Amino acid sequence: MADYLPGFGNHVATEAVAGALPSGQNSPQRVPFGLYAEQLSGTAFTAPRAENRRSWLYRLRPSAGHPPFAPYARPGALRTAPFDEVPPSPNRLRWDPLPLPETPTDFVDGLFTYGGNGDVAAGTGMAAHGYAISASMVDRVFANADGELLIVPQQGALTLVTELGRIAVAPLQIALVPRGVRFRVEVTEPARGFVCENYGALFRLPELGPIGANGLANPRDFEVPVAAFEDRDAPVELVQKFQGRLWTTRLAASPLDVVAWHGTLAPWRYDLTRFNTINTVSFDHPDPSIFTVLTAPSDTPGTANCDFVIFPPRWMVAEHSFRPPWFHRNVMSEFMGLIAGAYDAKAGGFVPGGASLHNQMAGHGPDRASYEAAVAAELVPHRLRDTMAFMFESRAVIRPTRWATETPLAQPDYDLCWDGFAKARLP
Ligand SMILES: O=C(O)Cc1cc(O)ccc1O
Ligand SMILES: [Fe+2]
Repeated sequence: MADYLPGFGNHVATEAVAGALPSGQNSPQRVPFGLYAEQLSGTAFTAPRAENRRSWLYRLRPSAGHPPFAPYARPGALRTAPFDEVPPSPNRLRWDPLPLPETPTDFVDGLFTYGGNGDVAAGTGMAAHGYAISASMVDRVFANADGELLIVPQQGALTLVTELGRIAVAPLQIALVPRGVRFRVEVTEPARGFVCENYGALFRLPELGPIGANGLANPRDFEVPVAAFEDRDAPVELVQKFQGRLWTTRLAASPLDVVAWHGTLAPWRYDLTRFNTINTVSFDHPDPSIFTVLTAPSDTPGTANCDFVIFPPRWMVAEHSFRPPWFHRNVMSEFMGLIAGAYDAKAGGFVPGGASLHNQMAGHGPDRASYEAAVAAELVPHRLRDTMAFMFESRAVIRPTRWATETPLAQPDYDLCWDGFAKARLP
């Protein structure tokens, strides 16, 4: 059973064996029980205190003990920035859900990349991935040196067995695995979902401005696992993504052997149904930034490398207003996925497990059926029920991969959902 501690970015201290965590210092001459102390840094040593994230791990063996990595042979559909396989087009794209695999496929082999931006070598940008898996990782672990991974399950629960503890995560929850943390993904049923890989500054809670001290994603609802370790002396494959390529090496024992840890860098999970949704109680549809769960800032204030935004169940009460998302052309680029139910701007075609991409300046908004329903609707209070969509919104164009462009999952007729709008009639 997994067990958790509450809070976002808190300084946590946890030990799976009493007395394993050194007290009063990080690196004693002799660590209790002969454990090995290791610092895991998520930010530069000198990052400002409020942003600094690091943890001290106390483990059965040093993580440095491994033979050289060799290229991982299996060709997959996982890609990393820069994304230059195909020229990005100004077209709007939408995809049907990834089919669940018919042959046993684990998380490492079940990742597909829709697209992304920036440059992993420069530490900028993000990638939007999907996964469709049917098997647990057995005798192997994964680590991503290229960025943190925000995991958004859409179907099927996952157990993330990480160096810092175990996390159970299911649809309508999200989880984050920090850069470099070794972990295994276990499933008991086929699973599908999305992953945002963030090459840049770490995801954090957005400022609340005039909203005040509470609201949106409240810090106490983030859950960090307590220390849990494996004492298993059997060979394990470590697959590591480094600068866009997968590498493999063999370890003599499970590297998930951290008996105690303390610090501010940790995996976590969050239940999206805890989101305190704030919206208009007067008129007009607010900008979707009101639904920001997490933001990964860029060097330009207010202009995110990536925002993670959700569209949860909520009351719609706006008076004399067009209630669904309006038509718009955005300087930021929008990758969306549907986790459950229906999305209020799309009457059809955007189904749970499906995804869409509206890049910089692409005209988009309600499809014709949603538009016509919204202008005809009687504006009584209306509850949007049983729905959950999300958006990875980025300051830079999300450049699709060759797979995303050429897969038969891409809907060739997406543009038609904005076809046939009646011309306005002037007096
Ligand atoms: O395009 C979309 O569906 C996402 C979105 C939702 C919304 O409520 C306002 C703007 C916006 O880009
Ligand atoms: Fe949009």
